[in-house]
Amino acid sequence: MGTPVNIIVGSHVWAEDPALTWIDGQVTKINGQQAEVQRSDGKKVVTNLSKLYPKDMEAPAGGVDDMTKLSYLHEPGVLQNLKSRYELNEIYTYTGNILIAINPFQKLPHLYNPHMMQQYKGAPFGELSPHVFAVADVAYRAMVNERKSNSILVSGESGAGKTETTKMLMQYLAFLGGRAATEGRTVEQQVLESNPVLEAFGNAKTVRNNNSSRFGKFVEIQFDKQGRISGAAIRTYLLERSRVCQISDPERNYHCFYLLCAAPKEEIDKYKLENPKSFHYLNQSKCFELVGTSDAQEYLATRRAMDIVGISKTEQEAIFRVVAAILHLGNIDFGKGKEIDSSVPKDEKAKFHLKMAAELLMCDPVALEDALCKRVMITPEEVIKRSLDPLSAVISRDGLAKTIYSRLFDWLVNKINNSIGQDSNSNSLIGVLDIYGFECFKNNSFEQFCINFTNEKLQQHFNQHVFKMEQEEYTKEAIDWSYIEFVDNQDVLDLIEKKPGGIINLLDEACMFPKSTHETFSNKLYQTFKNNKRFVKPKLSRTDFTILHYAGEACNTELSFNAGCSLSKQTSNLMFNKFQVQYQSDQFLDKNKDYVVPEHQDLLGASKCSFVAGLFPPIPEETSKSSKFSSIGSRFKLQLQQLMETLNAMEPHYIRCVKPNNLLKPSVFENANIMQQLRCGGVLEAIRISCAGYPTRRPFFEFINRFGLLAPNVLDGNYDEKVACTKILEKKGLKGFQIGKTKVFLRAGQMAELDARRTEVLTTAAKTLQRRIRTHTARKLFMAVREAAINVQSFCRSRLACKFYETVKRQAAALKIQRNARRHHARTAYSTLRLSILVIQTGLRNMEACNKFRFRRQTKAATIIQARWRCHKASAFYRKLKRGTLIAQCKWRGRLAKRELRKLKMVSFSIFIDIGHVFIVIENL
Ligand SMILES: Nc1ncnc2c1ncn2[C@@H]1O[C@H](COP(=O)(O)OP(=O)(O)OP(=O)(O)O)[C@@H](O)[C@H]1O
Repeated sequence: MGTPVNIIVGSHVWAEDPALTWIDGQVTKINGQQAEVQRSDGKKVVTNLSKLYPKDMEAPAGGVDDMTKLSYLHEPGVLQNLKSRYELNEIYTYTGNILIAINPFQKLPHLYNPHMMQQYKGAPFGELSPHVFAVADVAYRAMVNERKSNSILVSGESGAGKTETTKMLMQYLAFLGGRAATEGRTVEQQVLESNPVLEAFGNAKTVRNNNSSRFGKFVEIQFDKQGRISGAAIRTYLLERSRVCQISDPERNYHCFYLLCAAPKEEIDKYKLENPKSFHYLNQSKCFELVGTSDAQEYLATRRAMDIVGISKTEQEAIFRVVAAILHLGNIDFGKGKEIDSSVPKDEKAKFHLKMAAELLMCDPVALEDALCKRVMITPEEVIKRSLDPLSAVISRDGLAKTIYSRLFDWLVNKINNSIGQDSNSNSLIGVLDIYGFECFKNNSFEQFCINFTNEKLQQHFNQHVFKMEQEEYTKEAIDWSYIEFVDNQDVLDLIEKKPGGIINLLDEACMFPKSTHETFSNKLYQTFKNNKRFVKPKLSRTDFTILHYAGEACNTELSFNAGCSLSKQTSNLMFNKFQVQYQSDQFLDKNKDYVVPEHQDLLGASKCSFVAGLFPPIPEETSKSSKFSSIGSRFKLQLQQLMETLNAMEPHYIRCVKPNNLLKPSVFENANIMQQLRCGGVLEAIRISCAGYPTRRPFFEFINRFGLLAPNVLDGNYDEKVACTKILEKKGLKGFQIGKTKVFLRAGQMAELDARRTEVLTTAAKTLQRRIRTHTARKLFMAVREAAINVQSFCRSRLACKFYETVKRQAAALKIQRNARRHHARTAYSTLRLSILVIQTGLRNMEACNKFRFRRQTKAATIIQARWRCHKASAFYRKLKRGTLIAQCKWRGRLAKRELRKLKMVSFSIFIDIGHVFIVIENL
């Protein structure tokens, strides 16, 4: 938290660098107050210790989403954090309740799709990544829950992304508070579609932004009791009138001129238009087209948006007719007339454009020429017509063009407001302010003066909210708190707007004096403010003046807070750089005069076109007669006062848009440029205050109402509210809070902690309730279902029993039938079988008997045969035996004989053997 830290040899530090603003390095040597630092780019530098800042080596690589979480809260830490996040396309970062939005200069559709909107809807602030939707959601919830109007103030320099951010805010609010479409278009649709219409007529390409809003805008969205959008009002501030007639290269005039020149052919023919290059109001710059945008398509889109916001076709036709007339008006050149110091349209071309302008404005061309080239002077004696020289005629022509355009723009705003409609019953509003940031160019005129005045006002509002209100509140509540010194810009505001004696007042006085010139006005300023610390007369100029705007002086006091946070003098010094703007006063008087030349008023008031005549309504008698001088400056001052009153009655939320580079390119992070924007936007100071103070406070009653449920027993006793609050906080173990006279003051994060616990208790209670109710309902349902089930079951069972009985009865009957049938069948079969068996038996027995009979006969025959055979065999055997015996006897006798014979030689023996053989053969036979 920016506490003075001992830097020793080896410490990692941030050192100043002219190009990079800050560069990291390591201390290598310390000699008294001088430290030698080895920078990360390889260079070695010697610097004063007081110019070094400690580097948090443990900081997350991707940065932290809330700067108040940084361990070391100082410029380089903040810058590094933003840079690390930007490199990861994390363009949003919180600093307490303030949202810093760095322009990505590239489309990041994933950040804004409907899914994202759904995620942020109702999500507690800080739970999700920082986002513009989160801020809108907080504002919306606060409005719905507390019935208090809220405002979202979007600021930043030109091109920082204010308008885009505002559009996202409006889209998200339309998402939250949208209603079903009736009659074709809804209020939120009309609110959203008012943007392209206003952008076409109020935006232009400048060197700093291709789509720069040249007016301030405060959109007040009204909600009904249900939180639905019920109406809206758009207030615009200070349209840059001079752009209509004067542009510098490479800027463009208002988009609508180029859109009309790219319209379909029939319209171009109708309005006798040509290429933008042929119109004086457009060709002062060589830039006619916007890269990546088609004017023809934009023209059609604008016409569509006009339809949606409720501008009729006839009105649209009249609007573009007037735009075309302005272009023709710009081409009327003047030459010298016949009389001295008189002027006439220079040539045929000029006459053609004069005729066209008159035709389109539906007025008399001669009257138009007169209104441009002559002035009527009313003297007590007579009415004199004075001619204007060519130069004055050109000024008159440009004056007319500017007046017509600014009236047209005011008409559009009014029309949109009327068409969207106002909800007079609505007490809940969300205001979104998109207004130009501080401007400082090479040449700064009345417009820059007014713009910077607005920013001073807004800065004061911011200061009041963040600083003054803190202190006042702490004092009022007798909180133990040391005073913070902060840069109050009341002195700059006094210099500009104080009455009498402020610059605006002196300018009005100068405008009222016919003989005043910018020199006399400047001299008056020098005299009046010679001792003013905020006013400087530049040495080399006799008419310029310089104002030291907010952040022009450093806060030189040691700042310390009892809440445990202290800032060193060096830190606070660094927070405020000089922001001085040198103004050229030469056109201040002309630009401040809020008056329409009567000739112009009469001419266009008498137009045959009701639309044009409506832009120039007759001036009420009293006003024209009254000598009360009206100036742009005072009117703007009044408008700002009203805006501040509105804002003061609302709960503010801040979005600081930052432009990362002047090249309008993605991924380029210019350190010095960004640091300057953070300083001027008071972001660093707000971080300091937010961390040090008590960002959350609640009246006792409200606190008890909200958190009483965290300690219900505390409320049972007879404590007064203050004691009850203390007891609740002590019971929850919170430290560092303070109890004021009527309010509880909580440190950053404590409210979230209490809310988390409250949510816990409520969730538990809700769960118990839900459980009980669910049990009761479920039981009731169960009983009913059970009874019904029993009834159904008994019915079913009786039906089943009946059916079963029926079946059983049928089965029994079937069985009986089957039995009888089977018996019958069996009986019949048995009888048949028995009969058959008897037959078969009889047959068989018969057969057997027959067989037996036959067998006996066969046996007898066989016996006879056998007997005969055996007789035969025995007789054969007997015969054989008898013969064998005879043979054996013969053989024996032969052998004997043989032996006898052998002795008688061999012949008789062989005869004997042969005889034996013959016997054997015979025997075998
Ligand atoms: N969130 C974003 N996402 C993508 N592009 C963006 C975003 N914000 C801004 N831009 C780009 O930056 C350009 C300038 O933004 P924008 O017109 O909102 O700036 P501004 O602060 O309103 O400027 P001025 O004060 O001049 O009107 C836009 O045209 C768009 O291209």
